[in-house]
Amino acid sequence: MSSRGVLLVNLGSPESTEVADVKRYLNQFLMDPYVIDLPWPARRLLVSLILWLRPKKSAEAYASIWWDEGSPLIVISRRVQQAVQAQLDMPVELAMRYAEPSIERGILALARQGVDEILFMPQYPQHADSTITTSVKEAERVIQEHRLPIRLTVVPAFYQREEYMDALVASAREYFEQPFDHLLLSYHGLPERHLKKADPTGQHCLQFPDCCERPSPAHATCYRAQCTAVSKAFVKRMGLNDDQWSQAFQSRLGKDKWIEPYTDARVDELAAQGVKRLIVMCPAFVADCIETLEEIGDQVREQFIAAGGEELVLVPCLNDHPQWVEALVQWSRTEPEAV
Ligand SMILES: C=CC1=C(C)c2cc3[nH]c(cc4nc(cc5[nH]c(cc1n2)c(C)c5CCC(=O)O)C(CCC(=O)O)=C4C)c(C)c3C=C
Ligand SMILES: [Fe+2]
Ligand SMILES: [Fe+2]
Repeated sequence: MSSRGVLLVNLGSPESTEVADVKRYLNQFLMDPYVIDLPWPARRLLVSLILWLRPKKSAEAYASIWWDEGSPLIVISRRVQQAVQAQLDMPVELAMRYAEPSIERGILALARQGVDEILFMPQYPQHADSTITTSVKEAERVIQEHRLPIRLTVVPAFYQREEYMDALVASAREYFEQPFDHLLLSYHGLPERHLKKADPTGQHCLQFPDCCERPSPAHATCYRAQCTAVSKAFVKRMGLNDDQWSQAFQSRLGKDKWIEPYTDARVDELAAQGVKRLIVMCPAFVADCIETLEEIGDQVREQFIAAGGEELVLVPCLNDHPQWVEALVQWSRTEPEAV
């Protein structure tokens, strides 16, 4: 009988909030050709420029949200791993694409426990080459390099799965019990170029203003279409009308055009329209991290209040909500599909 192990995979955080650690982490992250998709010399030049300008500011941002136990993203992911492990009689490990615990460490730990199949679960509801593809490629590299007799079964982006949406609705419901003016679903952004590159048809993504509304095989790998699908499924489940919510994209880097609308611009518009009590959710992330806690919880909140808003309610990510843990347990037991 085959023996399965589970690897939960997320993005990663610096080791500490020291500028040198943040710099090392950003270097590994941004030199990944799936993240900054330029030829090596141009990538090296651009990343060196970013590393000259950004680490001090990033380190301060990390310091403002860091917990006694470490990076929120890592601490929460570890709690989820332990909660899933407690309900399964197969080994469950945690890995990060950048920094530690690495994918290599996670795979070798499972190999030592004698598994011959790894259920590889990237913790991303929506597909992006800069998150899922790069993690899978790294896992394949490790298995090949160590000549491990291990089969990789990849759980694809789970944006359409009932168990995910059930958990999202259950975790968010209490935040909708008070009156509010608007819900903003703010997703991590992506350069437009990445969206076009991931389109296997070569003629759908960003070719029409409403491309994400028109059914297409391209949506199997279209980050924006998958974000839109999550937004629509969520607001339907919550019974919201179309004028009660909108979707936007945060966290731009560099001068390229990223997918729109941008969260900061949308927040100003909403405040100008008289929105006083704004709920913000970030469904591209399953665990709270610098992007939710600092960018939305601090920067965007400050911006909204300065623009005339009164209260920004940030809904926590799924984190270790029991229904989310239950979804991961169920997929670990039943997931049949190899990708
Ligand atoms: C949720 C999916 C994510 C996508 C898609 C994504 C693409 C992407 N990100 C950058 C640049 C940065 N992202 C940073 C942090 C960060 N990004 C994600 C997730 C996605 N990124 C997470 C979960 C985090 C948080 C990590 C943590 O430690 O909490 C950062 C670092 C933050 C900072 O320095 O301010 C950068 C930089 C690019 C360029 C990109 C696609 C091309
Ligand atoms: Fe990112
Ligand atoms: Fe699209």
